[in-house]
Amino acid sequence: MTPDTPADTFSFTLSATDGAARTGYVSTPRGRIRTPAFMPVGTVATVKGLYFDQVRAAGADIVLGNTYHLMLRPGAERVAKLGGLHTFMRWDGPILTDSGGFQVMSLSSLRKMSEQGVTFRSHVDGAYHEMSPERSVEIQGLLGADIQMQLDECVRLPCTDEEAERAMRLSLRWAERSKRAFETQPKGRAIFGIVQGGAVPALRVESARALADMDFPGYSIGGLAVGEPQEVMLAMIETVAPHLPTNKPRYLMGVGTPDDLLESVARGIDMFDCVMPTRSGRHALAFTRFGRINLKNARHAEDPRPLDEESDCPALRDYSRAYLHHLVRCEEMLGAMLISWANIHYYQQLMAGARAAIAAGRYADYVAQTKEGWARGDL
Ligand SMILES: CNc1nc2c(CC[C@H]3O[C@H](OC)[C@H](OC)[C@@H](OC)[C@@H]3OC)c3nc(N)[nH]c(=O)c3cc2[nH]1
Repeated sequence: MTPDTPADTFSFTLSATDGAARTGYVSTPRGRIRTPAFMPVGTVATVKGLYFDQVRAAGADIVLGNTYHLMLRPGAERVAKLGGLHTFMRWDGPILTDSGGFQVMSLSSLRKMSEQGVTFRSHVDGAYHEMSPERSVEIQGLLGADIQMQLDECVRLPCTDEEAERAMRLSLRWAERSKRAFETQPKGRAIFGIVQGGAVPALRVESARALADMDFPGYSIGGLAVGEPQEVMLAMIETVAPHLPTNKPRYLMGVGTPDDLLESVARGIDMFDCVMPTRSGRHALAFTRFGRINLKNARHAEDPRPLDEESDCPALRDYSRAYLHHLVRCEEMLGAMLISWANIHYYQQLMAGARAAIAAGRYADYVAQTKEGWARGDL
């Protein structure tokens, strides 16, 4: 957490730019978020396998909570009765929540979409739920999220232009309703509009301009990292960014690999979230300065070296690859915990390096040097 002048409002400060890359910070009543920022995903009120003091020590200023999962279990009203998500999970920094629409479309069964919203059956207990823009904002408010998302419809790619247009226009109508419902929430919280439009440039531009006219405090780029190739994702960022206000944060949802992050920062993205670091940690895949290391591989069985002896993260610096390989082979939970910890730290360190490089006007060199390190590996 950076030294904070406690802000009672939400704001974004741009400190430096290098080409289209930007560095700065988002101010919230619960602290500052240094950008570019990677936001660890805390799906059901936990960053899987880590204590929150490890998340903080790794350099994370903000974590995510998941509206869909938490509304089903333990329930938004119950979390509110227990003091809200910050108290519940003992994280006193900013929290961002998604609106739940994406999860409904990807996790629940028997769902019906309409202008009003989406009704669906819980994947937990089969109970019926109604998710409207108003209910989504109410839930995020009950959780106490500092940064909230409009309810939107995210279409999978590839999709027809008609499908992309229909979902983009519905999302714009839901943006208006979400923003209006948000007005009753305490000062200092923010709601982001979400740019949709599939892989159709004209639809993307129309969505971005319409949301910019609604004057949101921040903007998410949605509808990406849904199966499209990286070049399509990057092309859509290049299409959208020039139509978003430069003095508001831009959040690319669900992204991504270390390479995705560096390339998206270069195109003007400020905030990211992805399950990759922790999900990969549970599958024995470590992200390091030397590229990806799969600890399942027998070549590590007698390797006494840690993942990265120069790191200041104990998970990267203090445990031999042989030990991590052993834990993975024995399916010991400490294996998943240590590799998840290492990955969360690596992602934070990658963004810290990006912030410093942008401030020094040498972001292109930073990207080239980082990629060389990945390619060189650690033979
Ligand atoms: C992976 N590619 C990916 N994820 C997209 C998420 C979900 C982000 C969500 O992705 C997980 O939920 C499933 C995370 O939980 C596991 C959530 O963190 C709590 C995270 O919430 C911000 C999108 N959310 C909305 N509302 N709209 C989108 O267009 C969108 C696009 C995404 N692409």
